Amino acid sequence: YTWPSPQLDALEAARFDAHTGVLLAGVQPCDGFGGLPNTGRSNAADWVRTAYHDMATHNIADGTGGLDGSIRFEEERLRPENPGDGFNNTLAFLSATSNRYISIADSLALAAVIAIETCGGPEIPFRGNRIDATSPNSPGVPEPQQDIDSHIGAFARQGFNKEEMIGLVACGHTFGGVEHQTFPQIVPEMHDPKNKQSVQPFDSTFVTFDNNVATEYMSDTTQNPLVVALNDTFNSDKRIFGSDGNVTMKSFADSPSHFSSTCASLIARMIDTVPKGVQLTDVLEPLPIKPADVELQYDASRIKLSGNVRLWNTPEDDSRSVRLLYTDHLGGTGNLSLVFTGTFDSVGTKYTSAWYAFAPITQDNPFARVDIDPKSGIKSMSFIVNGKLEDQGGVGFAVEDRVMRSTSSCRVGGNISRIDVAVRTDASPLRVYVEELRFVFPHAPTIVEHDVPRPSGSQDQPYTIWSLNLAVPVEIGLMMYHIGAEFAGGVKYSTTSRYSAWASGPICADSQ
Ligand code: HEM
Repeated sequence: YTWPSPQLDALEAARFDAHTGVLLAGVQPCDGFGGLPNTGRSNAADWVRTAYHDMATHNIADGTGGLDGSIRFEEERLRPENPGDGFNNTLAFLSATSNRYISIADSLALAAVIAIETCGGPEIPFRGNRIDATSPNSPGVPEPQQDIDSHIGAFARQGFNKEEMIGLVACGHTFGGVEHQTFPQIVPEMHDPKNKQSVQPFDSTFVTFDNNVATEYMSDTTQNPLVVALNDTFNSDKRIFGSDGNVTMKSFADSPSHFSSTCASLIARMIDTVPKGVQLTDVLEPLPIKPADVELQYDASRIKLSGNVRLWNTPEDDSRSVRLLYTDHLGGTGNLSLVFTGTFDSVGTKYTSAWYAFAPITQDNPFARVDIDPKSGIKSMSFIVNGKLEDQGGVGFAVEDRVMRSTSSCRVGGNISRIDVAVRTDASPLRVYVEELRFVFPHAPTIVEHDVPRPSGSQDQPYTIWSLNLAVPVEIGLMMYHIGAEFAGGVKYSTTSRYSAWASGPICADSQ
């Protein structure tokens, strides 16, 4: 795809620049769980299980249910088929990952992908644009005490045949285990200070993706509580794994790479099982050269540009030169040398990317911004890496400078904030508005628009300031917003940058 595309840019970043979000930190290390050591639990296992339970309501016949974040509704989450607190734990991460471009359902799919990829598993194709359900789905998650026919039936309803059922269960049950508190009938209390929540793991490497779930099962050394439970009623893995005469499990035990590639495609199908009518994006591929965090701010009659660029799958190299070239509205150009800021690993540690900032942070330039003359503005960027022009095949990287936040925005007094928007005078928008983000856990944020009144008076400057006073909710103390504008022909634009206004703190210099 061509940059900028706000939703794809955000999904691509969440997936390939996972170091910028909360998901990667949640599975580093892979036995991480709420910052507490020795629980026996892991976020990675919770996320993979939550993704399956959310998807497992799917009905292939009528297209209802699927991976749509419906597990966030208490009515669904508290059903007997969804026991345990792992879903709540997962939702805390999802709500911190979701934004106006990324649904809770996309965050859940991504959480499973990042957990598996970071903890030893294969690369999983990831698509975006899942839509969050607005109400709970019908029940349909399999439970361990059910018989094999009902499991085969449940997976068939979800769109998976018997072999695929065996595969999906084995791929999931390479992580985590069964917890005493949730299933006291299956797992006793262990009184083990290294396993405080008494979790009996499915295999000996329960925070790592590997085929031990199969090798230990085939060699009869398994401690999988759903295979060796004293009460055979609960041995669902035993019935499932054996349901084709162990053919599938043997193939997994014989070949780690077969297990890994089978899981990559089954997990991809699992997370792509969505309600009818949802149109997923193509599989996201990393952009080779990607601008990030690009932001324009209007500051005392100047435009300040900041941002970064990522060179995908590129190691650190002190001798590399990266330059930014930009064009303005009057046919002029500018260019500057970018500053190396670091490398980050992605997709486990399969890829490394090198990052460069548009401007160095110095005492004189603490926010690392580059000055742009408002008369000529900025239209498009390209990059020159070791002399080679990178401009998306000639189209460049377009920059929108018609509407931006002005740094004169400030708190007027009390909880009233003044939001100043700099609008390029010749752009003549039909409407300018503040897009207030409202967060209600555990849902994705919603947007409430507040029109910014058109200023009266002379408009002879390249930019005109439009202002709106808004009440910041005192209970939260903070309002987050984007700025939107509508132009002729129904064209809409929103800043990808998200801003904050506070209900307390310093107030506007001119209202003191
Ligand atoms: C017939 C199908 C299945 C049954 C009956 C089943 C049953 C169970 C049970 C009883 C637990 C223990 C939960 C707890 O103690 O909190 C569990 C955990 C888990 N399941 Fe399944 N499961 C099934 C399929 C799957 C599938 C298809 C996946 C994913 C692809 C999956 C992923 C997990 C994971 C990762 C855990 C560990 C959770 C943790 O340790 O926090 N399960 N499963």
